[in-house]
Amino acid sequence: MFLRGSIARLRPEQAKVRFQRPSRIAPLLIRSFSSGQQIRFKQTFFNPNEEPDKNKDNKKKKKKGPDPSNQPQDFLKNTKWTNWIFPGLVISLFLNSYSGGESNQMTFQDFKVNYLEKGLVKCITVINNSFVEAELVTQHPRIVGFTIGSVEFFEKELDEIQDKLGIPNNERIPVSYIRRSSIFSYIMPFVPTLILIGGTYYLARQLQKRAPNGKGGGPLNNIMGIGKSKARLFNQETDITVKFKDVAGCDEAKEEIMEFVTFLKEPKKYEKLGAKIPKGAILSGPPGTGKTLLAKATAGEAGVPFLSVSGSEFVEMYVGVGASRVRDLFSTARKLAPCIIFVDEIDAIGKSRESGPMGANDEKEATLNQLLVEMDGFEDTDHIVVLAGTNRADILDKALTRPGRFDRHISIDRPDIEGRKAIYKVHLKPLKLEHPVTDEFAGRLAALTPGFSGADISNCCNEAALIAAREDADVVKLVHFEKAIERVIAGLERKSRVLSPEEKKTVAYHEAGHAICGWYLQYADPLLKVSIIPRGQGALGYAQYLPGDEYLISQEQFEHRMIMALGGRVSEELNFDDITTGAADDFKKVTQMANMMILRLGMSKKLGTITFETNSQQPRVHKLFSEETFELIDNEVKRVINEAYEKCRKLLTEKIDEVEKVAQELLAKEVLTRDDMIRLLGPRPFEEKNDAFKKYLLPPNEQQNRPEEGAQAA
Ligand SMILES: Nc1ncnc2c1ncn2[C@@H]1O[C@H](COP(=O)(O)OP(=O)(O)OP(=O)(O)O)[C@@H](O)[C@H]1O
Ligand SMILES: [Zn+2]
Repeated sequence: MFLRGSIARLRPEQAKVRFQRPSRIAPLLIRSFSSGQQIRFKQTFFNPNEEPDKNKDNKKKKKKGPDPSNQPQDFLKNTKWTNWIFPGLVISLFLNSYSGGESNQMTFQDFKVNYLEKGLVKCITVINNSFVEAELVTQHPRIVGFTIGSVEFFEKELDEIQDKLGIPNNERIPVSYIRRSSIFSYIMPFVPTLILIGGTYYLARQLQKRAPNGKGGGPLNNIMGIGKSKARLFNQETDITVKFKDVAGCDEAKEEIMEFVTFLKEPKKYEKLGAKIPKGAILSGPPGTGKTLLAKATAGEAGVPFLSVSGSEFVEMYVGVGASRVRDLFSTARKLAPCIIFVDEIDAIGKSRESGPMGANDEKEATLNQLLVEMDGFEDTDHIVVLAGTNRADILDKALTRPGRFDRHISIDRPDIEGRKAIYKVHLKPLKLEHPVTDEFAGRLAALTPGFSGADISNCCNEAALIAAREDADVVKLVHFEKAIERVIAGLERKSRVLSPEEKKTVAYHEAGHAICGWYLQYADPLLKVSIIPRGQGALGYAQYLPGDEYLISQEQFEHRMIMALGGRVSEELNFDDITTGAADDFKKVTQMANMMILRLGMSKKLGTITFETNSQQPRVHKLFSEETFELIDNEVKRVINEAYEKCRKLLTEKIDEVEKVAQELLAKEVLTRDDMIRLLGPRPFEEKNDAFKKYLLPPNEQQNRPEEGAQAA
C-alpha cells in the first residue's frame, strides 16, 4: 500500500533504468542511467516507527467519546481483551498476505500482450524477486500483477520487447526492486518469548487450581510435587482403628514396641529421669507377618498420627528427588509431632552401601544419607518415632542400625500353632459362620495350615467366604475352609484338565508310592489327603501332609523325607515297564535336601563338620575348596541320594500289595483321606509326631490309642 506511493514518486520520464537486482542491504535501489543518479527510496511500506494511520484511531476515539473505563489499566484488568489477541493477529496476517490484492493477477504472457506491447505500462516494481506489479496508464485497472520464475528471464524479455517496439533507452519503463516482508518476520522473534510467558502463566494457573489440602489439582502437580514425600497420613481420630488386640500372636514384638507407645503417651515419665527413648525400631520378618499392622497398631494405641511410606517411593530416576522426599517427610512429621513414621521395605534405600553388583548407587546413597541426617537431626523432645519394616534385615547398612537411629530390632517370625489360632480368631470374627468361633475350630484350622503367615490366614478366611458364596451357602462351614486351604496351598483344582486313562493310572501309582512311603516311615509327616485331581500350574496329583512347627530337623527325618519324595518314581518303576517325566519336581527336592545335608549341615562323616556355603552377595575371588573336596562333595551327595533310593525301593517292593490297593482306590475315588488310608492299610504303625495334628485333627478315640510299635520302618 505504502509502496505504491513511493513508486509514484518516480516519474516514468524521469527514469531510464538498466535492470539490476537490488542488493539485500539496499532493497530499494534504482539506478537511473538517464541521469546517472542513484535514487534512494525510503522503505516506507512498513515502518514500525511510523504510525500508519493515526487518524483512524483518533476517529474511533471521537466516535466513542471519552469513557473513563477506557483507561488502559481498566482495560487490562478486563481479561476479555485477551480474547481478541488471536483473532486480531489472524486478521492482520490475513490483510498483510493480501496486501497486493488490489492489483489484478495475471500471467506474464497476458501482461505482455495486453499491456506491455500496447505501451500501457507506466512503471514496474519487482517485489521479492518473484512478483511484479505494473502501474498502468489506464485507470481501470490501474495496477496489474503477476509472478515470475526468474528475474533474469523477466529482464531479458522486457528488454527484447522494448527493443522490438523501438523504445529509446531514455524512455524505457522504469523498473524498481523492492523487498516486502510479511508481518510474520516481525512477529517471529517474539514468538518464543510469548510462548514462554504464556506457558509460565498457564503453569501458575494450574498450580493455583491445586486444592488447599494439597490434594487434587491438575496433572502438573505431579511434576511440581516430585520432591514431595508420598507418605500417606492416617489420622489418629478417624483412620487408625487398629489396636494391639487386632494384632494376634507376636506377643514379644508387641511387648517391645509397647515401650514406644508409653513414650509417645507420657514422654514426661522418661524425660524427668533423663532417659533417652530409642528413636526408631526395625521390624523384620517374612512377608505378611504383620509388620505394617503392628506399626499401625502402635500409632492406634498411642493415639498419634501415623505417616506411612514405602522405601521404594523414595527411589526415582531423578537425582536428588529421594533426599528431597526424605526431608519433606520429616518436616511434615515435625509439624504433626508427636507422631509415628513407618517406612515399609526400608531395604529399598537402606541397603548396605557397598553391596550390589554395580557397586554404590549415588542416588540411593544420597537418600540414605539424608535419612541418617534426619534421624540424627531430631531430638528426643521432637516426639517422633520412626519404625521401619523389612524382609531383609541382614542386608541393611550398619549405619542405620547403630544406636541413636534404628537401635531396636524387633523380629517377627511366622506364627506357630498358637499364633495362627489367635490370628484365625481375629479374621473369623467378621465372617458369618455355622457355629460361633471355638478354640477347637480355630485350632483345627491352625493345625491344617502350618507355615501360614498372617496375610495367608487373612486370605484363606476370605477365600472360604468366597467359596461359600459361590456355593450359595448361608453360612461359611468347615468344608469351605478346607477347600480354601487346599486352594491356597496347591492352587486351583483343574477338573477340566482331562488325563488319558493311561496317564491317570501312572499318576495314581506314583501318588500311591509317595503315600505308602509316608505311611510306613516313622519320621514322615502325618498324611491328610492324596488326590489325583490336577491342581495349580503343573501338578497332576498331590498329597497333603501336615508338618508340625519344627525348629530342629534330625538327619533321619531328612532321610525319610527323601525316601518319600523318591516313592513316586520307584512305584512307577515297579509297576510299569516305562518311566515318565512326572518325578522331575521330586528329584529337585531330593537334590536340594541332599545338598543341604552335605554342604551346610555337616551330615557327611567323610566331609566332616564344615560348611561349604558361599555368600553369593560377595564376589568370589578364589575357589573355596580343592578339586578333591569337590569330587568328594559330588560323591557324598550321590551317595546320600542313592541310599535313599535303595531304601525306598526295598520298602515299596515289600509293600507292593498296599501300593496296588491305594492306587486302585485312587483310580476309583480320585481323592483319599486319612480315614480311607486307615480303612485300607490299618492305622499308621507310629505315633504321629505332630502335636497339633493329634490335638485338633485326630478323632478322640484315636487320640487315646497307642499304635502298636515295631512296625516296619524303612
Ligand atoms: N498378627 C496378625 N494378626 C492379625 N492379622 C494379621 C497378622 N499378621 C498379618 N495379618 C494380616 O495380614 C495382612 C498383611 O499384613 P502386613 O501388611 O502387616 O504384613 P507385612 O509384614 O507388613 O508384609 P510385607 O513384609 O509384605 O510388607 C494384614 O493386613 C492382616 O490382615
Ligand atoms: Zn511325586
